[in-house]
Amino acid sequence: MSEALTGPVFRGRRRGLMLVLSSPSGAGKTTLSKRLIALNPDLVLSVSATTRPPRPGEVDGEDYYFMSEDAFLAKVDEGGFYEWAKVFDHYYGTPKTPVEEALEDGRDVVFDIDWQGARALAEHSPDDVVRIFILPPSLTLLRERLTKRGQDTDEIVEGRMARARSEIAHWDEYDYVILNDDFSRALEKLSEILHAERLRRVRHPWLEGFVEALTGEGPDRYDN
Ligand SMILES: Nc1nc2c(ncn2[C@@H]2O[C@H](COP(=O)(O)OP(=O)(O)O)[C@@H](O)[C@H]2O)c(=O)[nH]1
Ligand SMILES: Nc1ncnc2c1ncn2[C@@H]1O[C@H](COP(=O)(O)OP(=O)(O)O)[C@@H](O)[C@H]1O
Repeated sequence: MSEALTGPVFRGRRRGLMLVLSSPSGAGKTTLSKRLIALNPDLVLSVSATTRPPRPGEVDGEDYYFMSEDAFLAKVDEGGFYEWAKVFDHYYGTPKTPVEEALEDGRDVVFDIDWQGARALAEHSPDDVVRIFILPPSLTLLRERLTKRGQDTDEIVEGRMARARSEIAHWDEYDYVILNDDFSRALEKLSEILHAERLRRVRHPWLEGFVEALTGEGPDRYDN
């Protein structure tokens, strides 16, 4: 299901963050992650590859890398994905290179992936992954959002609704849960999580040297 991941990522004196958003389809994770990135342009969105056809308005290379099944499976064989999974009868995967480059460059990365992808990333990089699950206020509103989004046929909307309960069943594998009722409030909570997670001690390995200097056990002065 998933490819081998690299170990913990150190970014100079700051340790990278992998912010993973999952939800049942239509709960708002794409809109929330795009707005979070608009507010924090230093964040990088991991653009997934998929074999599903593009929806109206979706741009290749921005929303997804749209691929044939043959091309996708060839990339799987090459070990080109961080993780990949089958969702709604289509393949979805996280291309490895752009994510590794962003993390090595010291940038935090946002992932819009399902519970299988979230689990794979968390298993391989437990200290770096922050998992956030987005819940809709009700299944009635979820269906309304999917219908209003106006990008899927009735049949596809039904398929997404049929899968909603099984996606929601994984809610307790996540570090945070946000109820996306009022959009601004949900975005505010997401920003608060990002900012607090960036402050965690483990993400600042430079602190060890700083504290040694502070307590007289290291060099006189430690420049962060
Ligand atoms: N594991 C995994 N899941 C993905 C990836 N990209 C997208 N998904 C998930 O696939 C599901 C379907 O995505 P999509 O067809 O765009 O519908 P959406 O849920 O309305 O955004 C969602 O749960 C996405 O989070 C990926 O690279 N890996
Ligand atoms: N809090 C909200 N209130 C009302 N509509 C919302 C809210 N959040 C998202 N939406 C709308 O719901 C639809 C589905 O959101 P989207 O981000 O595409 O969901 P997902 O990526 O989880 O499938 C979009 O049309 C979006 O504008």
